[in-house]
Amino acid sequence: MIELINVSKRFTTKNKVVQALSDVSLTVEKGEIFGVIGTSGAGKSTLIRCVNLLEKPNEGKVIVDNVELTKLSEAQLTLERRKIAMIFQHFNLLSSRTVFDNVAFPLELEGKSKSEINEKVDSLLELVGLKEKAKDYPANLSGGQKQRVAIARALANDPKVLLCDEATSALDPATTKSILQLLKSINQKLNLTILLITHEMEVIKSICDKVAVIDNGQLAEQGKVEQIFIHPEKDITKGFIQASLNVELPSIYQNSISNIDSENNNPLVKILISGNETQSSVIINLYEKFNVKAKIISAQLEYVGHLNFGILILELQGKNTNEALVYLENEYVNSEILGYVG
Ligand SMILES: Nc1ncnc2c1ncn2[C@@H]1O[C@H](COP(=O)(O)OP(=O)(O)OP(=O)(O)O)[C@@H](O)[C@H]1O
Repeated sequence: MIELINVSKRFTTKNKVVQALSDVSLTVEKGEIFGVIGTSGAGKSTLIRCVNLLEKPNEGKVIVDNVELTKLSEAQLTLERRKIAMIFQHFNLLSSRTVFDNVAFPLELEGKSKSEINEKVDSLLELVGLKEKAKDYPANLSGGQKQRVAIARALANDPKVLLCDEATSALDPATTKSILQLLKSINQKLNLTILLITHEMEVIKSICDKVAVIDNGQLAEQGKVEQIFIHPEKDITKGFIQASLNVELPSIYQNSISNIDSENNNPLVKILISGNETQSSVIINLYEKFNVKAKIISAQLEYVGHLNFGILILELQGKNTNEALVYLENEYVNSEILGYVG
């Protein structure tokens, strides 16, 4: 449904040239939710704006619904853009219009009749759960309600593709969850293809089928969400996964931890485990292979599909802890010695 082929984009300002995207290629299949994750300045906004040619790539092709947008005239592009809706972090509603009139706006531009508009807006407000707010103005809505209006408005012209530009970044966690659920249900009900950008792995984990990690204008890795969570290859991806797991050292350990590696001290090790039987059985493995007892100090395990991944902080006890640490280093996605406790 969406294809970016070798897309590059440079911005030239007075005193420098910024390479915002370098040779980016990705394919989003029909009906898929595809997330692009990256840190600030990585090129996410530029990438999503290249899909509807709000930014024109310097090189490469952009194809949406089998039409090569990068070849079209402005007039042809205006027509094709109707298939591509977009929602934004700050909602971009028209403050002087009611909720109903905001959603009606794109239909008015299309010259639809009053009765068609009424029917369509009613059904869209029903879909996003805001029927009772039809006559309210944006200023009187919560952030989550504003985003629901923006979603209803985006769907007014029955787009094939919905682009979400950090759509939940201005929302609190509970509201984020409800908006993500709404996007997922719209994706399923309407078979709508969604491309979203985010800086939060939580967003990717909760609704995306596929993910691409963007770093410094280049795609570092991409694939199915389970595959990337279970076998992250690049450090930047591992960092995003770790950041989505909140495992802290309990305060009693924070007070007693040191960097003194002596016979009487036990290492505290933090490991990122991912989805296979052997890794989940880490405690048995350490005992059977090295006669090392692993005490769980803190842990968080989560599921992506039917696979689990997570972080464990373990205190290793026994004579062969050094061998056990080498084993963890070699066998696990990421392992880190936090320090030693007596
Ligand atoms: N119009 C512009 N003119 C010049 N440089 C730009 C322009 N737009 C973006 N850039 C630069 O391109 C790079 C990528 O920016 P982009 O906004 O795509 O990143 P981002 O990942 O969306 O960041 P953020 O999460 O902070 O919004 C940055 O270095 C940015 O400063």
